[in-house]
Amino acid sequence: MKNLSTKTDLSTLNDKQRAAVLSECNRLLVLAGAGSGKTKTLLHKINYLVDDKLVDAKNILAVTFTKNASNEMLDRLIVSADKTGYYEKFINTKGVSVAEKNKERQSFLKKFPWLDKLTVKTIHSLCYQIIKTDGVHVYDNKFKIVADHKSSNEFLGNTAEETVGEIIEKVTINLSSNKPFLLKLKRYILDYFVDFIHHYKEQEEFRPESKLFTTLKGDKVRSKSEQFIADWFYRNSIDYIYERQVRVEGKTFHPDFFIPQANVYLEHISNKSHPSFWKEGQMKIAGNTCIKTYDDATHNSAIFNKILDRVIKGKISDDLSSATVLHYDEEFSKFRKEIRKFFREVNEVRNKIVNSEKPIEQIINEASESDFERVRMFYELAIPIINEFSDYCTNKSYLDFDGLLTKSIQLLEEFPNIRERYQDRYKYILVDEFQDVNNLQVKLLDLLTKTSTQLFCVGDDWQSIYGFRGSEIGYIVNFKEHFEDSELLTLNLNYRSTDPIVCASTEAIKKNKFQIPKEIKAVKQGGQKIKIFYEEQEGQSNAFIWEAIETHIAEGINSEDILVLYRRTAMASDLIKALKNSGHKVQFRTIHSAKGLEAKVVFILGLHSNKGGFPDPWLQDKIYQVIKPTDYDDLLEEERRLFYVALTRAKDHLYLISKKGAVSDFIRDIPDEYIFFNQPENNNDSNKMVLCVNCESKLEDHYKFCPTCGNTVVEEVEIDADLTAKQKIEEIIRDLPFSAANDNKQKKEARIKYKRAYEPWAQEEDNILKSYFQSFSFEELSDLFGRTYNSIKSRIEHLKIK
Ligand SMILES: Nc1ncnc2c1ncn2[C@@H]1O[C@H](COP(=O)(O)OP(=O)(O)OP(=O)(O)O)[C@@H](O)[C@H]1O
Repeated sequence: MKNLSTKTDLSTLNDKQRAAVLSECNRLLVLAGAGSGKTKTLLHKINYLVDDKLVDAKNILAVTFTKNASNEMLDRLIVSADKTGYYEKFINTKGVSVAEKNKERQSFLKKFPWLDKLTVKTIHSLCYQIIKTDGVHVYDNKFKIVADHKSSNEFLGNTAEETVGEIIEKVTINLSSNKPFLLKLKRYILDYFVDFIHHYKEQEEFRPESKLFTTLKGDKVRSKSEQFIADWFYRNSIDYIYERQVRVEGKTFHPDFFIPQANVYLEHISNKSHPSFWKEGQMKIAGNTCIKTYDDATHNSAIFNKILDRVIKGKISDDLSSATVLHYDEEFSKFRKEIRKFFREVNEVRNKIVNSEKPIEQIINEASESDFERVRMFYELAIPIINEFSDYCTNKSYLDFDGLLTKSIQLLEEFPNIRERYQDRYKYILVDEFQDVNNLQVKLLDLLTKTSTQLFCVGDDWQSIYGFRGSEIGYIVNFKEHFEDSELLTLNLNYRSTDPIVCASTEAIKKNKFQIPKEIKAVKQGGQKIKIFYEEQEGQSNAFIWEAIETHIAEGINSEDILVLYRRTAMASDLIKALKNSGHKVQFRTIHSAKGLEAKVVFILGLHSNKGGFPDPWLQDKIYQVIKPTDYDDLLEEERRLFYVALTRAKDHLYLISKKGAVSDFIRDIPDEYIFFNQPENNNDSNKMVLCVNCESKLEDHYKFCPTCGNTVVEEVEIDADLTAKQKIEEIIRDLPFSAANDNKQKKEARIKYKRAYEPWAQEEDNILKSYFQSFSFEELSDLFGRTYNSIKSRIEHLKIK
C-alpha cells in the first residue's frame, strides 16, 4: 500500500484512511471514531478523484451540515492547492473578520478553476440552488427564505422580513376573528400556562381591604374562592359585576357576583359567610335567580372549575359568551410570555410533522383520541394554525428550511428528467457527519443517487446528538440495510487525544445498546489521567477551575486552547462571572455547539446526579409523543453520546466537574484506571487548610483565593484530621498572638470567627436565628435549638449588632 504511486500525496494517511480514499465501492460508509481523521480522509478523497481518477470537479458534490463545516472544507482544500502557503497563513491570522475571510475564499476559489467547479454545500444550500434553478415547476422560484431568527442564516440576502414566529402570530390573530377559536385559545392559555394562579389554595383565604386578590381580568376581590370564580368567568368570557348592590323591600345586600346578560346572581358560601337563609328568601321574593357555590370544593382548582362548569353553565344560555366582544390583543396583552411559549410549541409540532413518517391525518386522528383534554385541545388549535401558516407562506412565496427540502424532494420525484439531470451531474456524492441525517435528507440523497453514483459517507454513530431535532441515528447504524451493496470501513486510530482520554471515552460509550461496536486506539500513548473534581460547597469548583487554568497558562498553553463545556448554558453562568476578572479568555461552549472542535485542555461542567445535572434526559411533552413517542432509554443513550462528544474534544488534559455525594452515573462508567486519584477532595488526611480572612470560609489548602467572596487573602492553618471541630478551634486560638489586655475578649471573638468557618451548620443556624428571633422568645429558641438560654441570648445579641 505504502508504495502506491498516486499523484495525490496519500503518505500522510494511515492504511484504513488510504483504503477509504482508494475504495471503488459505490455505497461506502467510513465509520470513524472521534479524532480519527474522517474530514481529512474525505478531503483526500476529493483530491484523489480529481488528480488521479481525472474526475471533472463539477461531477463532485460534498455535503456538510453547517455553513462553518463547508467553509472549513473549502479552506482546507484551498490550503492544499495553494503551494505558496499564503492562504494557510491568511486564515490562521488573528483578527481577520468573517467577511474578509469570505471575500478571500471566493477570490482563491477563482484562482483554482477545479475548486470553483466543485460543489461544497450544506444540504439546505444545495436545495436552495435546486429550487432556484428548476423549482419553477413546483414553486415560485423568486421565493424568500423564512427563518426562525432574522440574523442567523446563510441566505441573509434573500430572507423574508418576517420570522416564523411572527407569521404564526399573524395567522393566529386572523383565526381569532372566529370567536369559538379565540375562546378555545384563551381557555387553553389560561388553563395550561397561567395555571399557577389556580393551584391549591393558599392558606390565607380572606385578606384585608388593602390586600385584595387580583383576578385575571384585573379587578380586586375579597377572597381566594371569589378569585377562582371571577377567573372562571374570565376564562369563559362571561361578563360579571362584583358585589352589585340589590335592594329588596327597602333592605340592601351584595351578592358576590351578578351576570347581567343572564340576570343571574352568584353567592359563594364560605365557612365565614353569615347564614344565608334570609338572603336567599329575599332574593326569591325579588324573583332573582341565585346560584350557590360552596367553599369545600375550592381546595382543588380543577374540581372547582368542573363544578362551576356544571352549576353555572346549566343556569345560563350556552352562547352567552358570544355576546361579549373579544379581541386577540386585549385577551393576551397580559399573557405575552405564555402565548409566545404556545407559538413555540406549535412551531415545534409543525417541524416534527414535516419530518415525520406518519401521515398528518393519522396524527390528527390520534390527537383527537387522546385521553387528555390538553393534548386534544392543543391539536384543535395547532392544526388550523399550521395549515394557515402554510397557506400564508405559499401566498407570499416564502420557504422555510424544511420547505427547501420538501420542495426539492417533490421536484425530483415528480420530474424524472430533472432528477436524471442532477444524477448525471453528481457522479460522486460525499457526505460528512452522516450520523446527523434526518428522514428528508436521506430521501433527497436517495433521489440524487443512481446505481452508478459513488456515495461516500463519513460519520460516527457515537457522535449522533441531534435526535431531539429529528436526526435518525438508525441510518448510520443500519447503513447496510438502507443502502444495497454497501460496505463499511472503520477508522480506529485516534490522533487527537491521549490514551486515557481515548480509553475512557470508548469505555463510557460502550454502555449504549444502539451503536456499532468499535475498538478505538490512541496514537498518543501515555498522557495525564482524567481529573475529577468533587465539589462540596457551592462555588468551590469555580476556584478549582480558575487554579487549573492559571497552571496550564503558566505551563505555556494558550488560553484559546482551553475549552469549557456544559450540557446547558445555565451550568456555566457562575463560572463565566467568576472568570471574568481572571483576564484569561477561554472558550465556553455547550456540548452541542462544540462538535468538531478540539482543545488541549477541556473542562466538562455539571456532571452531577442532582436535578439539572448531566445526564438529565427529559421525556418530551405529551403533545409531541403523538407524532413520535420518545423512550427514556433512547434519550439516555443520546445523553451518553453527548458525553462522548464532550470527552473527545480534549487533546491532553480533561477535567470533569462533579459534586460530592451526587456523582453522575457517567463518571461512574469510567474505569478507575483512567482517573487521576490524588485529588484535592481526597486529601481529607491533609493537615493543612486555609481560611478566607474576609468571609471565613474553609478552603482546600491549595486555594489562593476564596470562591465564596472572591477575596484573595487567605490564611494557612495546620489541622490535625483526628481532632473535632471544637478541638481544632481551641488549638488555633492557643497559637494566636493575643495582646495581654484584651486576651479574653479577643479569644472569644476568635472562637466565634473560627466556629463559623469550621462548622458549616453554625452558619445555617445563624440564618435561622436571624429569621426567628423576632417571633420567638429566648426560652422557645433555646428549646428549639437545644442550647442554653444564655448562649442563645448572646448569639442573638451578636447577630443584631452585626
Ligand atoms: N493519518 C494521520 N496522521 C496524523 N494526523 C492525523 C491523521 N489523520 C488525522 N490526523 C489528525 O487528527 C486530528 C483529527 O482529525 P479530524 O478533525 O479530521 O478528525 P474527525 O474524525 O473529523 O474528528 P471529530 O469527529 O472528533 O470531530 C486532526 O488534527 C488531524 O490532522
